[in-house]
Amino acid sequence: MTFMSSLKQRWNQADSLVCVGLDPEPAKFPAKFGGNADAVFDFCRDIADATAQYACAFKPQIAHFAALGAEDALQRLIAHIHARHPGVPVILDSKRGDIGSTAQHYAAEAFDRYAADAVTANPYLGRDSVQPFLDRADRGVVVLCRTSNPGAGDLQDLMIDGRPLYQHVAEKVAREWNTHGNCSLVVGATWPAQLKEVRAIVGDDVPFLVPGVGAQGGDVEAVVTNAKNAAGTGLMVSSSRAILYASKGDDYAEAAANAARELRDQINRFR
Ligand SMILES: O=c1ccn([C@@H]2O[C@H](COP(=O)(O)O)[C@@H](O)[C@H]2O)c(=O)[nH]1
Repeated sequence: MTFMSSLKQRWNQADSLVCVGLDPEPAKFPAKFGGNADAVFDFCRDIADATAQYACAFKPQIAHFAALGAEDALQRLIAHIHARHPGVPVILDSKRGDIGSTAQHYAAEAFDRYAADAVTANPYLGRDSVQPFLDRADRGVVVLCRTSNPGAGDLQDLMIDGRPLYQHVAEKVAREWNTHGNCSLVVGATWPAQLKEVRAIVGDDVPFLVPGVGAQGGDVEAVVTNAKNAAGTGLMVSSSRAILYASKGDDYAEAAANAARELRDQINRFR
């Protein structure tokens, strides 16, 4: 099954637009993980198992693993999700982009080494830098468009031919790069007006990965009303810290499940 068909099936079967972010930070883990050499894997596995029923996707962020030398834990975590929660796609958030010959290795890293269903990609180097990802028609390519961070507008809002750069990215991805129908866009929850503009540009068939609710303070109602498609789907609303670290006690997994369920229900009120 392709990334897009898994995602659509998951939106409907789980009735959820929640993407659970997996960003391990051992200093925030519950005390019971102290002294556990495999804490990164064990913690993320527990969170994935507790939240899977409320998730349309999982999104591990690669730097959180690589900085700890825990690439092996990331590989095993994705394998665990595929085995225990088949049908829930995994988006590797690595924001890759480089000259084509190197980008091929980034595509192999995401799709062959880690077996991710989709990857985030940086469009700054142009189409040839993203082509090795686009060519994997069964996998998703989630292109940065209007990111959630405070400095997003420094470059993404620069006006070119009368329109901000992020609108050119949206247009190019939807009209030119999406030949296999495997493209999505990152548009931050912290920018509701831009979410609406980008949806108007790309239409209903390009899903958005929307980070920025929870710890970054994005407004769920504004996200959903501005960015949903005609079917009331089209979104992967991503939350990491607010789910992962909902409790530092022994009830961490239950608290994460409650946070994911509450986010799902909040989103569904506005669909
Ligand atoms: O524009 C972007 C693109 C990616 N991210 C990533 O999403 C999560 C957000 O974590 P929270 O704890 O829910 O704030 C994190 O992995 C970022 O690297 C983003 O925030 N904004």
